[in-house]
Amino acid sequence: MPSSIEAHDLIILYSTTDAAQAESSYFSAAAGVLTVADKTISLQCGDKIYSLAGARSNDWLAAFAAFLDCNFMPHDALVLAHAWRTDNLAANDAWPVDYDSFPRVVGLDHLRSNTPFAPCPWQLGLYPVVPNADWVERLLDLGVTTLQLRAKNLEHAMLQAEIKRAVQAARQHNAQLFINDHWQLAIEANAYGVHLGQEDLCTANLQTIANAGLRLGLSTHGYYEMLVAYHFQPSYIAIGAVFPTTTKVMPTTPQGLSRLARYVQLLKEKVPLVAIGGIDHAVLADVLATGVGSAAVVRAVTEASDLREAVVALQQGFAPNAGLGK
Ligand SMILES: Cc1ncc(COP(=O)(O)OP(=O)(O)O)c(N)n1
Ligand SMILES: Cc1ncsc1CCOP(=O)(O)O
Ligand SMILES: [Mg+2]
Repeated sequence: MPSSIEAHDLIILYSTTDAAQAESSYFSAAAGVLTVADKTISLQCGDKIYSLAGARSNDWLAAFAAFLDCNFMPHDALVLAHAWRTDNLAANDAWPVDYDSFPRVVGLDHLRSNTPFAPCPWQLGLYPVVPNADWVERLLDLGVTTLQLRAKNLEHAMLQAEIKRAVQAARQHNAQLFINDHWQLAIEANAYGVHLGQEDLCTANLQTIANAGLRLGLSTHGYYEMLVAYHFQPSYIAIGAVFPTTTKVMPTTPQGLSRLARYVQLLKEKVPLVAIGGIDHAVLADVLATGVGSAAVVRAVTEASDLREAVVALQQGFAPNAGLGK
């Protein structure tokens, strides 16, 4: 054991006995503590614990160092290290993309719904995320068919009324409306679906959402969260922020197009994917070139100087993909 621990140190303990004997100061002073057992690896960073299980190659630790060096968050670097396979080295591209080589996140089973979530289309296309029912109606009139009501800071009665109105309008236009955060009100209004963040997974009742027949979209910000999200078999997985955004303070730095392309390689055949964060008409073609089936946008519509023009241009950006199947 080292005599002194610095904030940037990563401590590696090679058994649960080591972990039990480790001084508690290690866990608070170090950047991270890895506890390596036969079948599982746990990473503790502050008060967060990330536990992964599954086969790994002998050089997983070197791979972990390399992925940290590529600036992945420690828990994402650990996922990639776990998925690293030496037999890929002969191939042109050794980056882990085979879902079967990826680890399992430990400790999620009790939160999972036994009923599958209703499916949604593989290509959701243009997906505006807007703050109120007025915006929903405006976009429906312009022919938008997938959208989200993301109303923040409304008191209960107002929120309930906005959701009800937006759901009714979407139904009249035969459109797919997701409600952000407020899953009980979404069920009450019989919305098409709900969109939840990772932090909602511990508090929302996924079984109730699935039983009510609503679709579920989940946010992710990297590999670890993608494994968590996919475990719940949602109707789609959103990945962001792809580019910098001023709409919301993000928990991670922007993912960029290369990472987005890797995420798509991993999950494309498994679940519909939505890219979000800093997307506008100028970058839409590059985003779609990664193979993602949908782009969610906020400012590209809410701050457009000419809304109709902006929506038409964005819709046309999807046109080459129209009609593509899974
Ligand atoms: C399509 C889509 N992707 C991601 C988000 C972000 O959702 P969440 O993590 O729940 O954060 P808030 O939107 O609640 O701030 C989203 N809304 N839509
Ligand atoms: C809600 C949300 N979740 C991830 S990025 C984002 C905001 C996207 O907004 P914009 O399209 O204006 O960058
Ligand atoms: Mg949310």
